[in-house]
Amino acid sequence: MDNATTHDLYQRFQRTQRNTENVINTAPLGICITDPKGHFELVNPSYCEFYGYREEELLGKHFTIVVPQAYRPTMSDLHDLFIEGEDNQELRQEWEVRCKNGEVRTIIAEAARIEGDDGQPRKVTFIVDITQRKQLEERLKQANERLDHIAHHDELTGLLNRRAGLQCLEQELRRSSRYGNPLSVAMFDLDNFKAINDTHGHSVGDKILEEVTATVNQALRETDVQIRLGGEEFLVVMPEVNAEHARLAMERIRRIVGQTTFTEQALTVTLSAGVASYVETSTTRLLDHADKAMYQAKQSGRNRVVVASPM
Ligand SMILES: Nc1nc2c(ncn2[C@@H]2O[C@H](COP(=O)(O)OP(=O)(O)OP(=O)(O)O)[C@@H](O)[C@H]2O)c(=O)[nH]1
Repeated sequence: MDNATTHDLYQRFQRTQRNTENVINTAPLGICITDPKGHFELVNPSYCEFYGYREEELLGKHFTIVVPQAYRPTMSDLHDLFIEGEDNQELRQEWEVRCKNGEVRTIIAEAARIEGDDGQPRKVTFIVDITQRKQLEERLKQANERLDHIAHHDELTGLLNRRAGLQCLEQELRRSSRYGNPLSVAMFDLDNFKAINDTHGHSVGDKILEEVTATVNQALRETDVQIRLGGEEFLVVMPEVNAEHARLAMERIRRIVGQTTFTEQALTVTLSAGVASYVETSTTRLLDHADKAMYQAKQSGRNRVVVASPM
């Protein structure tokens, strides 16, 4: 090879090397190369900027400097496995990382194994910051959960609303019918509630509804579900409970509510309830029976529990 050709080749090699360096230095994604032991051999400006370190603060350091403490042993093991493994590509994955200022951010990382000029493997990792996207996703998830909650719950009492409550009852009915288990419902309504509103105002009425339902919830079993059917009318679904036990439960609740004082004015309130137990898989019929029994409770003087006659 004459001198001119060698010079030409050398220039071409230098140009290629400059191009490669330029690409790495201007890449909008973070790039790092780690040696077989996990020490940084190269970090590009995007990588340094993202983590808030200067290049010289990273070179030679173990890569776990940017990994939250809790994940360091795992990440270190994964690095070793990749270096020693067969696969040349590491799957794209999401990770939490730690910047110099302690901020934890989320990245997507993808890696490849390359051979260094000493013949030893190296890991080259490409990272993209997805912190903002993650935060947006989290906010969207929370907003959806809030919307979902609003759609299924009554705002004042926090109980299941009519639609969600009846869906729940239907499910429980199907379960009872499949396994042949008993199921009871109790419909209850506060007595002379209009008078409370008229005397003390609607907002005191609201407060009573809130406090009464909280009292009822406390007195119920964990498996029972209290539903606001509308206004001052409520339903309690009692899975696996027969009519007699439902009556006893409702009697207990009626007594507790009657003996409790509500709001700052220490007001008292009573309730009338109708209990019905499941015989066939029709929510409408079950509710109809509970409603009739509740009406009887009102008719026979209020502040009492009436069990519907068997369907
Ligand atoms: N404060 C308040 N009042 C409500 C709410 N929903 C319904 N009400 C009131 O509850 C009262 C129900 O009145 P009525 O249906 O006449 O029944 P009642 O006065 O409780 O009489 P009985 O049920 O026959 O014992 C009405 O005054 C409604 O305005 C609510 O969300 N907040």
